[in-house]
Amino acid sequence: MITCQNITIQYGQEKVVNNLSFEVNQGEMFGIIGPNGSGKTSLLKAIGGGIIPKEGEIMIDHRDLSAYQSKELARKLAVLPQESDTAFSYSVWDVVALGRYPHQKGWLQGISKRDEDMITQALLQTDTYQFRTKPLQQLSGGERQRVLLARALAQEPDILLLDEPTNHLDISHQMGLLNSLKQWSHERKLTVIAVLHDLNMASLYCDRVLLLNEGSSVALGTPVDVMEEKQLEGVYQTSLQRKEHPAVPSPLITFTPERTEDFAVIKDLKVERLHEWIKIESSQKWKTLSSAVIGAGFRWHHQFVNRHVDKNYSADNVEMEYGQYLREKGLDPNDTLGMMTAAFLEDASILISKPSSPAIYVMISAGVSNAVDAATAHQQADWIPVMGTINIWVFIEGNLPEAAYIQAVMTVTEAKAKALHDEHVIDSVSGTIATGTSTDSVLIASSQSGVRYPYAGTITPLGKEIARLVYKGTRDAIKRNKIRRESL
Ligand SMILES: Nc1ncnc2c1ncn2[C@@H]1O[C@H](COP(=O)(O)OP(=O)(O)OP(=O)(O)O)[C@@H](O)[C@H]1O
Repeated sequence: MITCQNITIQYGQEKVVNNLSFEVNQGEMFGIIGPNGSGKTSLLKAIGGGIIPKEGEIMIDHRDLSAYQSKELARKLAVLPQESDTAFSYSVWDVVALGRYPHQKGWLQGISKRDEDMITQALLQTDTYQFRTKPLQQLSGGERQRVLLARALAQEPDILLLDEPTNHLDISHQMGLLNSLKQWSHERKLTVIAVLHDLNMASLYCDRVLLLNEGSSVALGTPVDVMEEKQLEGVYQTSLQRKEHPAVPSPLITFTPERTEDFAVIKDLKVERLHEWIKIESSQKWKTLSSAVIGAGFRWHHQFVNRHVDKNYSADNVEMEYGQYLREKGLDPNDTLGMMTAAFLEDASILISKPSSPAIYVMISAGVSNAVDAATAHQQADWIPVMGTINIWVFIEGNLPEAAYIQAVMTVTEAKAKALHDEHVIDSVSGTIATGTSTDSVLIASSQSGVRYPYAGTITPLGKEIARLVYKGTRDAIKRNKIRRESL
């Protein structure tokens, strides 16, 4: 365990670390983050015994750092500094062998079998074994960084101090290094203290992080607690957003560049309405949330396709087939949002909001042959996908937080269910009024500019207009669909 108590570090008269106290537990992965010049390296050097604090105490396993002999300290603790003197022309093997010095009784003794094994293991763990006969000078910056890490590992320390260890490393070696450190901290109880500039790497890999600013502690805790949006903005003096990582429960920090391009606007939407598709194109991208076949989830898009397919359409891999279709039409599937329906697109509704309301553009296609009542659906047999779909697209000129997107989806769903109720659309299995169809899809698209709409529930200005348009548009599309079906 490492204990830092009331540490103050000074260069001449300048205090660069001010009265810091914290503990790092055995087997912990501990990150030090903060802007340039905030004292991270100075603190790490002090923990490694490289500089002596002006005030305070640093203890390793309850023993004052100054009480350790240098060789004894080197068996306990290894350091990977920010920049190393790599001018010497030793081979990679010899550089890593230097890490065994603290374990040797004297220079004359030479290296033992165990030393050799540890050197080989360290080279393999850092993916540098293939360079072992090369002079260090002939390696790239990232390769050299990995060799110096191998040297630190060959020391077999209990504590590893790393100053920006991912500097110079490509993304695969960054992940490889941090995955290994995490594994060693779990399995071998290796204690890792790392200065990290990449907030997302710190968030993903550190058990706890210390946020420094001008030599003082701003926050200390788990990444979830420390990576608070306003706190980071205050310390780093930059605009950022905190999101959640899609696969693991860690915060993800994103930065927004100043925009130089224009924002999307409704009057710029170009609509092509054919039997085969309704295609909407915009010169600028919209931020979308959808359940589309192509481009689902939160994305950005400027091409939107609602494709008509035969009611007996089937494909082994619908996404692949749809992607192929788009490519044949000259559209890039990575850049296009694609839905499909068996409904006749000639019957679709396209509506625009009133001038005094929030600016909204709506497209609705409605086929109801596969109508389902959500309240009685549990009585039905397993789902057999049939193309009788209601697809609803809502474009909004405005700036919406994610919560408002979800409220917009709720408002759309409620307005659609009410439209089906008022059109007496029946679930053919239960004989009750349907609330939707089994393959309905929705798109909410926002320009993310102009008026901010924090909410889109049914009683907000935005929600009221979405609900009015979706209710009317769904009823009109169902009516036209009904007339067509009766005439067939
Ligand atoms: N040897 C030194 N002599 C005098 N001042 C120093 C010395 N080393 C660092 N400093 C000063 O101490 C302050 C803290 O430096 P330190 O390197 O600890 O910051 P850091 O947070 O690691 O910065 P960076 O993110 O830029 O690496 C800075 O203002 C720096 O100029």
